[in-house]
Amino acid sequence: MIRSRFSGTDDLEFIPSCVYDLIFRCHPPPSRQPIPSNSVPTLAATDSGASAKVIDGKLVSKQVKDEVAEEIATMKAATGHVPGLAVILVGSRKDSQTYVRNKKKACEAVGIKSFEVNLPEDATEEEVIEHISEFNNDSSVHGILVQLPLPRHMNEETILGAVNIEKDVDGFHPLNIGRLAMQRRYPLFVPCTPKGCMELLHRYGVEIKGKRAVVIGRSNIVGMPAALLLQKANATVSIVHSNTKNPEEITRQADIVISAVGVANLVRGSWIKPGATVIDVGINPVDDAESPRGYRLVGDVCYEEVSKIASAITPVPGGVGPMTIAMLLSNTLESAKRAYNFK
Ligand SMILES: Nc1nc(=O)c2c([nH]1)NC[C@@H]1CN(c3ccc(C(=O)N[C@@H](CCC(=O)O)C(=O)O)cc3)C=[N+]21
Repeated sequence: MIRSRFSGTDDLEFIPSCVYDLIFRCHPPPSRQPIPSNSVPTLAATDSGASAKVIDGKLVSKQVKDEVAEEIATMKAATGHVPGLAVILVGSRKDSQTYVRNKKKACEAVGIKSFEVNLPEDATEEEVIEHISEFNNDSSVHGILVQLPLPRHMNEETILGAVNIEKDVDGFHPLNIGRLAMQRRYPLFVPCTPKGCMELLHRYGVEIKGKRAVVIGRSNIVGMPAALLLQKANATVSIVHSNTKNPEEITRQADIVISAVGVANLVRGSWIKPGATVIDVGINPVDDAESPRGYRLVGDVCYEEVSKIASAITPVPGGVGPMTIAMLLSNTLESAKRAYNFK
């Protein structure tokens, strides 16, 4: 049933995605099939007394990647084309290089052709935009990703705004972000990390409609779009940020918490309502002499405490991180499907 456009509610679930596509040329809402229960591992109580179910991003990302690979094979057989993703990296940050390498590997694994441009730290904005324009005009490229953060001397908005919105698989173009914020509209692409969070909630059958959600952090790439997506899915959403007076008290009211601030162990057990679902986007390196890299990654959430109180929680690593890459592949496939009019 299609709701009246004047009903005042914005319930994407009531509008079939194909109808949305027709009316708004938009990306369909994330798939909603729950994970078959036999493939969702439940965490047995451990010595530490943990009781929350682990939301396994690695497992779900593998499922998404398998689905993407299968669709790409079908598309290739039918059209002779495969999706292409171009990544532009400026500078030589170690973490950025690792992310870009991982994206390339993930592309290869599912059958996406990858293109890569590496520019020196002192490259100019014009040079970056020149490469973007080339990819904008290249019909074998369906997605363009400019790795963030950019060097300080560059204007992020100018550069992200140069990407053709039809190839904006990161969902960072101001027009895509604007559409995300509008009632009864949907962007061409939803940013990968918040989309990955929603996909985890959907596939684990976490009810969102009518629930209270708190997003910790208000960045353009995670916090803000995550809050908009939760609101679109009919949650009542609060955003907690660095100027919030009583973050703990507000967060404790939430049925769903998404934390994306980049502060290790910020969210303590006392912040969480018993039974809440907790999605931890933080990826914070902490020194660890015993780890081969000299550091290990921890989230924003104090896992040891919160896993005793929440009903479900994402681990770090192995939670949202792998989902970000899976959603990038999925967005790139969607873009190629649109380009070749392949349903
Ligand atoms: N234009 C742009 N788009 C992005 O999507 C983008 C970006 N810039 N800049 C940096 C952030 C960060 N990001 C991650 C992707 C995967 C993992 C990931 O797979 N993490 C693994 C761990 C990886 C490890 O062990 O080092 C995990 O959490 O299990 C993490 C972080 C994408 N980002």
